[in-house]
Amino acid sequence: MGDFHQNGKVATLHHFPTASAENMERILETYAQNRKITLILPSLFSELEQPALSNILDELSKAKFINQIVIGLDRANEEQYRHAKQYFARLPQDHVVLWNDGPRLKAIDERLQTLGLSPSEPGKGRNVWYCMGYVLSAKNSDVVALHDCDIVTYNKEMLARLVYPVANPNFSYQFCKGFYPRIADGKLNGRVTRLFITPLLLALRKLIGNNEYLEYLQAFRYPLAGEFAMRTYMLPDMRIPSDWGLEIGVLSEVHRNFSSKAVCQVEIADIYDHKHQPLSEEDATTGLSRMSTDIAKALYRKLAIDGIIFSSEFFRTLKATYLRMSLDMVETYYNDAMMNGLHTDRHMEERSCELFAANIVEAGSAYMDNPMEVPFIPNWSRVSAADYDLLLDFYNAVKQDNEEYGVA
Ligand SMILES: O=C(O)[C@H](O)COP(=O)(O)O
Repeated sequence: MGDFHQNGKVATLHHFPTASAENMERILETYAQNRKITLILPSLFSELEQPALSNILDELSKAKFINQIVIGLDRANEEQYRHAKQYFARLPQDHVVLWNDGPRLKAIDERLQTLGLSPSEPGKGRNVWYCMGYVLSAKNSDVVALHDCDIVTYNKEMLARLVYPVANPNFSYQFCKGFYPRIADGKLNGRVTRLFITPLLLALRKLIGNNEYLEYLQAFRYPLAGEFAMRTYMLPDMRIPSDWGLEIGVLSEVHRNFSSKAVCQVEIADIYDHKHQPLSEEDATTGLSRMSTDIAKALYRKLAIDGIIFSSEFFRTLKATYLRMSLDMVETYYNDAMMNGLHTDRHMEERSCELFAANIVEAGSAYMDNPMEVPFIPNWSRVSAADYDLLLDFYNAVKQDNEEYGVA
């Protein structure tokens, strides 16, 4: 909630206090009769034990504008899958739960491995990719939305605002990204967005100069938001990373395939909180440290496709430029927080910047050692070209799992 600023690159749809959630949901229900709306929920079994997901289901149960819900379940054994089927049974919408670790979907994955097309690494991107495949195989949706399962401040209005721009047949948007401030417990959160992505994009612009792709990424108020919606026909051409590069990967694919006129961002909440991961200074394979490296690699790969040539000198300069810019921002965020009765821990913020700066170089050398190692998954068009029956077999496997282990 705030200004009505536009950046001239990506249309920004704000949340003014005049908005009526009830009206919007009523209108959406009529749109959803012709443009069927599917929601994808990538979930870890452990999230079923948290109160956040329970509240999300309470809210979704009242969201009449959603036609179908596709839940991708990771890290669940048989007993846990059965439990998940019960857990999600209270959703009134048509829904399926993909048992990604079950024998049927593993067999599908092995078939993809034989073709050299399996998503290499486990992670959120892989889970989302399989859910996208299911949506394509089911052939019953026109709009697909996605959000995380750890949102503590969730309400159905967020989802309504996220899908509205692509569900409204009078709008020309094909893709919509959510934005909001991440604030909780008197603190500014969103550490990777504020302290890593924002200054990194500025530093890259400074070194590379005018670059249409970087300008596009900079236009997003929350480029790492896990909430986005798009027209379903876009899914077959999406080539996304299997790891934390997912959000940047999706924005990049949309940029490659569509005019920026088809893209918008929408303010979906006045406040947003979710599960926080540790910074993980000791272990680079997890937490925000891992997240920043995955994101940097995805960015480098996309810039290379855009014709940018990298060298170790480039990454060393980028590190220095980034560090200066991020430290300047630490102060700006502190001031912004203070004026709003909030707080930031300047010492921890500076330590985060130092860690992210080191990861910029780490990701750079990993990228140069093996540029093809960045885990982008082949798109579903390619899978269908390689194995025409796979999508249908995948669809049947999901259906069978849901029937066999479903609620009696
Ligand atoms: O959005 C982000 O920057 C990351 O997901 C980290 O978020 P957090 O600082 O709110 O945990």
